[in-house]
Amino acid sequence: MVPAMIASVETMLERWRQHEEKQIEVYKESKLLTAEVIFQTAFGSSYLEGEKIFDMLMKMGMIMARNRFKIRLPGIGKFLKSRDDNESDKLEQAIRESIIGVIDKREEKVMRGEENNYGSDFLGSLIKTNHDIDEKNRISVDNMVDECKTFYLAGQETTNGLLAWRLLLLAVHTDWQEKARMEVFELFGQQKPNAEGRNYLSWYGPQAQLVVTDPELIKEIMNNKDGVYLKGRLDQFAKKLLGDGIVLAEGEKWSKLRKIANHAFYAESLKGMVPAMIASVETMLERWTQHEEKEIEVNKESKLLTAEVISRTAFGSSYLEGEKIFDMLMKMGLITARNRFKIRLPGSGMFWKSCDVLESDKIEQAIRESILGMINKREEKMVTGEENNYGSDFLGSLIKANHDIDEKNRISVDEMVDECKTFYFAGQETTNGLLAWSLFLLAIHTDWQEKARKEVFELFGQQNPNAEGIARLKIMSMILNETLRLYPPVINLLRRVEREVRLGKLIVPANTHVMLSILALHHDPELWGKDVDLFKPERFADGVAKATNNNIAGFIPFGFGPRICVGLNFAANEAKIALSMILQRYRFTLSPDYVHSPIQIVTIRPKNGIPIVFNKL
Ligand code: HEM
Repeated sequence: MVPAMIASVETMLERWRQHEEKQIEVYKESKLLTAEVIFQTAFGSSYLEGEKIFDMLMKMGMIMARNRFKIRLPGIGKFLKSRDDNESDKLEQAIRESIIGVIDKREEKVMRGEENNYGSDFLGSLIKTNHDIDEKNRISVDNMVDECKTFYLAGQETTNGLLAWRLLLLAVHTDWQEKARMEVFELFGQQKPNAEGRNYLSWYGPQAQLVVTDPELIKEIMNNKDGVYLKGRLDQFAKKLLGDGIVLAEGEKWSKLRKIANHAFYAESLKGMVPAMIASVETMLERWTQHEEKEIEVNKESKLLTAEVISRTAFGSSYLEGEKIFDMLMKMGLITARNRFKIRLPGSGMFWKSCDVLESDKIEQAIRESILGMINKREEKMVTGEENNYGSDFLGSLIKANHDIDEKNRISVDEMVDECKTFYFAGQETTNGLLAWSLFLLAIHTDWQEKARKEVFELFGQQNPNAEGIARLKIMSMILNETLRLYPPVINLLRRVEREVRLGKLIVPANTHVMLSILALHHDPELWGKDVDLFKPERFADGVAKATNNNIAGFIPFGFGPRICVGLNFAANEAKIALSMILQRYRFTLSPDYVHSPIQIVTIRPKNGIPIVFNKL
């Protein structure tokens, strides 16, 4: 749509040339421009063609406004119609006829063979849906007319206000006018703007968001040397999911929590977790023996496995014990995902709570109670003398820190609960994605499956994997990296700019949100080459630096800099152990029933699951 928008602005600026050095009434101009833009982009027509519809909609808007505060007796409309009622009936009919005229014109072009489809704009999509053979998707002519009316009006009236008031404010605040001009010249020079650059401004509801996909800038943001880039604020649902723990914390609180997490997941601790990981994979493979030569839905299996592994290794319990917490966290994840793009009026939560808000409040409370129950159980074992310490796993470290005599290191009960939530969720959801997508890719690319199997047999034979061998799985590492490149479980990272900062050529104002798009970065042909969308683990044969042409921030599935993922090696070990043990037993291919549809519900998941057929070696 950018070229059509530019062309409309050019028409307006052409008009302005005759009024240079004189006054221009910008509200009127902005009205014309926004009308032209919506006509061109959504309806493939010009303002002049749509002018009649637009004028009638304006008149209807005026009638609506002047009748807003008039109270009518219920039912009176049946006996008495005001002048405005009569006029609006007539207008409604005339608008309907005009819109149907626009639709007919488009349809006729296809009937006469002038065009071979209804067009890819909004009007074209409506007509296509009106002709849909599936009744469930089809919309009626009335629906089409209503949608056209809505988009004619909503697409113009609102943007008109935004543009006109912005011009007013910039005309008053000439210092900001200068800053904005500087930015525009830096980005585009005398060229026209484009929305396809590596870094661009977008809107997340009313919040300005700078999207960054340039690896150099990403490095600068993630290294955060001046402490300007803080973690983005989560919405109320995501906050209930992850709490106010390590993922969001800053400063001393973050250092304290990070130290505990680092200690629980550092290399030596990970070695000690290998037997628990193997035992969990064995439980899964035992289940699979009843489905050999048949399909297995590996995303579901991977979910169970990763839940079992994090329960055993970090919380010293089994999946069944933690199942309730997982289920509740999953529900909260779903609520978070479906509310992501809902905009709320500030303060409205004080007067009215949606069903999702009420449900998430209840879930949050129930998760808290379950986690406290688990903590109490561990503490009781110490009190009754059954154990002589709180344990060396993550939960044990948290309880120890809660009892620390040094106030600086001590964490509160709320902090313990938030950390448990975070690690239950982050430790499972993400690794689930990595394992499921890597099985999917190996089921398609059986040549790489064979290479990986050969490596596994060379290192472990028929034995279970061991820590030394896991570190030497080179082919497997290449495959996992390529999986994380194509299907990064976390697709973007958010930061908030605390104070005005220069980022490359840009001056970013305070409070701007910055979104680092991992997905865009990992699919950038300039970084990865023309074959960017192909599964080619050989890219990583000589390490990440070589694969990214020395743009090390070009591959960041686990983040970058001081806030890099704590569970990086844990996740890699778990995936390597699971894949090795599967490869030792089965050859596998993708089921013909598989339907490709990755969706984002917090992480990237296969909407329809991943059915794979496993044949015993
Ligand atoms: C394939 C698996 C995983 C992926 C792709 C992944 C991805 C990420 C990413 C991209 C970040 C950076 C977030 C940011 O900078 O805003 C992150 C941070 C984090 N991850 Fe992971 N993660 C994975 C597994 C895990 C596991 C297994 C755990 C826990 C055992 C974990 C715990 C965390 C924590 C606590 C943070 C926050 C670190 C901090 O802010 O200091 N992750 N992860």
